Amino acid sequence: MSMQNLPPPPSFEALLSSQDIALFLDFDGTLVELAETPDGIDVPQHLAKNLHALFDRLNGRLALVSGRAIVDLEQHLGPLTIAKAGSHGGDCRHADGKNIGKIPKGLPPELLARVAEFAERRGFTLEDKPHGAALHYRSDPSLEEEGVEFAQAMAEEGDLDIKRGKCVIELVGRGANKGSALRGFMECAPFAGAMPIFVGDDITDEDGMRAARDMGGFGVLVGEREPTVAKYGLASPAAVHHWLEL
Ligand SMILES: O=P(O)(O)OC[C@H]1O[C@H](O[C@H]2O[C@H](CO)[C@@H](O)[C@H](O)[C@H]2O)[C@H](O)[C@@H](O)[C@@H]1O
Repeated sequence: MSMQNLPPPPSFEALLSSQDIALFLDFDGTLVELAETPDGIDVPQHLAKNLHALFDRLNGRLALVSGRAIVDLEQHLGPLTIAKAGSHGGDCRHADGKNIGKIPKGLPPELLARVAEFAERRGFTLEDKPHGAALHYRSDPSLEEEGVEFAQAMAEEGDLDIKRGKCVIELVGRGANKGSALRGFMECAPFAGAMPIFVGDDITDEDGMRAARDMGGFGVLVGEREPTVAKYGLASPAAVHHWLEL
């Protein structure tokens, strides 16, 4: 179903007054507009302050769930005293910083060196992440096919997962996704018992939206993509900000 067919979510005020809500928010493409490069994003000045205010409004039932590493999120937002999952759900932390589950390892150095050599030789931009590596091709979308082929070979050899996103192919440790992150938080206070809502724009967010739906809540798709399991749609990060009064 395309975004045009998805109705907007009920007003946030109405949702809050009807039941306890647990809110899971993606970052790139959901809270901030996409940019040419990972560090080129324009983070609204009051976003961090407003997210912490939303955290208070939700009695702590707010988590950021991003493909970025937590250290990267904090470089853009400052210290985060809200719950957060980085590295596509591989690194989940409560608001006080305590980890849920194991902290994932990075890629083996020799494999990372081969990914870096491939990126340099073929014209990808390498993002060397604490728990993986991303091959960006926004500057040349024709690179997609050979990037996927290379990543598949590396994933097989290194027993890794591939995460796809907008103009990016990532290699990460096996097992985690945004759905497992949501489920992990929902087992713990203060999230347990609330209705989960996952808001995101990209293919990796579908795991989070599916988990929210399967636990009695729903997903909100930002922008357009299909297929989607989202129940509602919002046109852009600006519309997300408006909906959440950020
Ligand atoms: O799960 P998210 O919070 O949406 O993070 C997904 C990836 O976001 C970043 O890449 C994307 O955004 C960049 C900045 O707008 C853009 O240049 C790139 O093309 C997008 O793929 C980030 O760099 C990745 O590490 C995240 O996994």
